[in-house]
Amino acid sequence: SGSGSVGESVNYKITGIDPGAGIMEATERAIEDYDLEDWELVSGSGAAMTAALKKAYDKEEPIIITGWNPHWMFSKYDLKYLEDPEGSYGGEEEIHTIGRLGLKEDKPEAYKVLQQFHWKEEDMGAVMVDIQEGAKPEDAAKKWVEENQDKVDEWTKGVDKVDGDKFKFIYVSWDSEIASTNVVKTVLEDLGYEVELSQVEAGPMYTAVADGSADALLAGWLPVTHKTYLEKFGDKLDDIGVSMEGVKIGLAVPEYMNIDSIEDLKE
Ligand SMILES: C[SH](C)CC(=O)O
Repeated sequence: SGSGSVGESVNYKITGIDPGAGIMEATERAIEDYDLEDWELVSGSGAAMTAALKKAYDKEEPIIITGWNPHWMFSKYDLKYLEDPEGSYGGEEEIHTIGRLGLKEDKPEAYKVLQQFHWKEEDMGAVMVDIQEGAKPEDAAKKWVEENQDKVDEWTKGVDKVDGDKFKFIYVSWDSEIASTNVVKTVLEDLGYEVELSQVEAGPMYTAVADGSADALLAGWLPVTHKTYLEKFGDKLDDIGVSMEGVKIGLAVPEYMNIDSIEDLKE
């Protein structure tokens, strides 16, 4: 590694998120695929990663993060994905809604909402930005639902109200899933459900839907990001449908860094 290399500038560290996240497995794969033997992937959390990003960005210091869209950081900071010629991060991903077996029979109204739940990056982005600017997740969700009743009506078309039936979502504190889970919670509450949110790590999230202790998760990043979880639990899960297309994961850096590809980390 040459003097003043990008590796030296970041102490050969990639700043990641929670260890169970699929993007972390993909980054370990990238470290292998690109022979980044000196490099270390630092795990933490989504919040810790964005705090480290702000600290570096405000001082125009180098930083390499595990990034994904939709995420508010791409509108707050001038970031770019590093090209991934080896395809360690896969290509275009979709976010799937995944329910426990039996959910369709037990809670048909909620199930139909989950089947019809579908929105775009800019919809989720609006909620994420409000939260990032200080709104409580449930308040940002309520505001979005009020301002987008036409979209919500698509999700609840043909769905009867219920009277206090319980529903349990389980999720990981990824900014994208904090947004989606609070929005659909609001919609189910407006239909009469009593909705509980349980925040856990990625492994326990899939385990809970597979063992039936949670009703659904809205965080199924596929086909690559959560491939391992679907291989492990697939036959115990009901893939209810896709809530968003055109999402992606990868390594991201501030525009002010003059590298363009993961291959440039080798220098
Ligand atoms: C929302 S993050 C890309 C999901 C993950 O990496 O498992």
